Amino acid sequence: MTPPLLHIENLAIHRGTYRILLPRLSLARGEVAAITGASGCGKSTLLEMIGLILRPEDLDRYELDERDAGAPLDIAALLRADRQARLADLRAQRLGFVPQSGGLLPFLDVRQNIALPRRMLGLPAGGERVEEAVERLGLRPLLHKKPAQLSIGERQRASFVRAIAHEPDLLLADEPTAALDPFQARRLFELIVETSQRLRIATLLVSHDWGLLRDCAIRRLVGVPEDGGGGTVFRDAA
Ligand SMILES: Nc1ncnc2c1ncn2[C@@H]1O[C@H](COP(=O)(O)OP(=O)(O)OP(=O)(O)O)[C@@H](O)[C@H]1O
Repeated sequence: MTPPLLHIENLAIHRGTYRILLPRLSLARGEVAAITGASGCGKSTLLEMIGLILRPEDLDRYELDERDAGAPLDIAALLRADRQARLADLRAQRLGFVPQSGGLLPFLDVRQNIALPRRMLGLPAGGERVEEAVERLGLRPLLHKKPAQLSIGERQRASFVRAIAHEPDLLLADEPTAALDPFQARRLFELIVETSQRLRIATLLVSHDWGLLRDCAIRRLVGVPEDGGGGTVFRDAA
C-alpha cells in the first residue's frame, strides 16, 4: 500500500486557556481536504502548525513521506530539536502556501512574484504548468501589475499560482476563494482539485463554502467544540 504523504497524531496548542487539537490526520498525495468550523475556532492556527510556521505545544507524531527513502521524515523530531534551518528548507521546498491576505511581495509584479519560489530554489522558470494556471485564472493581463494595483480576488488567484509553481508536496491554503465571486471561486476550486490530482500534491484548505466542497466531493475536517467550549477538536466529518 502507498504510504500517506503526511501523517499527524495529537497536534495541539493553547490560545490562552483555549485548546486547539488535531487528534489524527493522514493525507495521501493528490488528496484534497478542507478545514471547516466556526469563526475563531482555530482553523488558521491549525494550518499554521501543519505548515511549520507555528510551533505546536504538543505533538506525538508528524511524518512526511520521503518518496524513495525507506522511512518517512520525522518532522516532530525536527520541531522538538528546534532545527529551524532544516524546517525553513522544508517549507521552501516541499510546502506551498496561499495565505489569507495573498502574501504577494509589493515591490514585485505578478510575474516576478510567481517566479520567486522557483528562483529561490535555483529552479528554471515555471514553464507549461504555470502558464496554464495563469491562463485559466485570467491572470495574463495582470502579469505586469504590482499587487497594490490588483483586487483582493486577483491577488488570491496570483497567490495560488505562486504557491504551486515549485510543485510542492503539500499545499496549504487559507480561505483561497474568500474574496472571489461565485464563478471565480468555483473556477479556482476546480483548478486546485485538478492541480492537486495531476501534480500529486496533497492540499489542505480552509473553506466555509460547503456548497463548493460538496460539489467537488472534498473531504472535510470539522472543528467542533470540546471541554464544554474550552477548545476545538478537528475531526473528519461523518
Ligand atoms: N497569535 C495569537 N495569540 C493568541 N491568540 C490568538 C492568536 N492568533 C489567534 N488567536 C486566537 O486563537 C483563536 C483561533 O484563531 P484562528 O485565527 O485560528 O481562528 P479561525 O478559525 O481561523 O477564525 P476565522 O474563521 O475567523 O478566520 C481565536 O480565538 C483567536 O482570537
